[in-house]
Amino acid sequence: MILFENVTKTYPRTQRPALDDVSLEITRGEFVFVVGTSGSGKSTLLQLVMKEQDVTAGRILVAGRELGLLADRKVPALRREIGFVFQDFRLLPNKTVHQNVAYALQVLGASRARIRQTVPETLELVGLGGMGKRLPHQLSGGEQQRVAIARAFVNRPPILLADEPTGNLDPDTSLEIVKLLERINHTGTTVVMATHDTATVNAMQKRVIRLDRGLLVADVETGDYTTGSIPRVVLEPAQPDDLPDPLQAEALDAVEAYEEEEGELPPIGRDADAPIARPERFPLFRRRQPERSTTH
Ligand SMILES: Nc1ncnc2c1ncn2[C@@H]1O[C@H](COP(=O)(O)OP(=O)(O)OP(=O)(O)O)[C@@H](O)[C@H]1O
Repeated sequence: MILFENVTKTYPRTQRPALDDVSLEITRGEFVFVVGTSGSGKSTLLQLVMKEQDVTAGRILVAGRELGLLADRKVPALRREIGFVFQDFRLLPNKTVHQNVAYALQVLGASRARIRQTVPETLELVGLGGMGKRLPHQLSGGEQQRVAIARAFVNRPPILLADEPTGNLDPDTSLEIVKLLERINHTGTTVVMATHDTATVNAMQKRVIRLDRGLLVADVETGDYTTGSIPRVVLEPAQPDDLPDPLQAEALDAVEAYEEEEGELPPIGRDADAPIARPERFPLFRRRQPERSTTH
């Protein structure tokens, strides 16, 4: 669902990369914490998935699209597959809860009937049933974040990214919000949450990817914030027969996207001596099963 291959991101006029040779794979339906101190590269990682930033080196696949080959006009379609939740909620202050959530569907051209049905259902799901008429300032911080999550999830995106969604909330409310993200994850949506909220991460015992000054320093299947002695995710070439179905679908989508941009892939064997137009695109890589880590 999300694949980073040796991704480096260096912002203009900076010395050190914000992300440094990061490789990782997040498969469909996973719930993943991305942790690390301030400035470790968490937001950069999420922004790259949204294609709000472009890589300096390496490549990224998201929902079958290779982002480096994605034309600008296709970026909105990518973003429709991704819900995003921010630390500071970013609700429209003079719109009701219902209107804030409905807006996300209106911009996608949803019918009024669909909006009338889906918005209350989603508000119910996030625990705000009956609060549709309130304005954001009439809600607590936790409730406002629930509205933001409803807005991000109302069109049922396959991926939900959350950047420090509990950063403005007290510990109990934070846990409730993460439990809500877990509930959304159980509907099949892949959830990636960047945070430095140690207590919440420890309480959930999910997969934890830890960044330190742009380097991926740990990736554990279930663990605490500080768990992990695994130095770096290692990607190894996947055999075609070995690929799970979603990855095969991603590979096919990637070929389709490539062909739309660049024209048909040359048949095997033809122009064997010609320069390869698209080196290193295949094979796809997959995450090697990490060894169990030790807790320190
Ligand atoms: N637009 C930008 N231009 C230049 N440097 C940037 C930009 N955005 C981030 N950086 C730098 O990249 C590094 C990683 O920043 P990033 O925001 O990804 O970290 P973070 O882990 O999300 O931090 P925080 O928890 O404080 O949000 C930092 O050194 C930061 O100063």
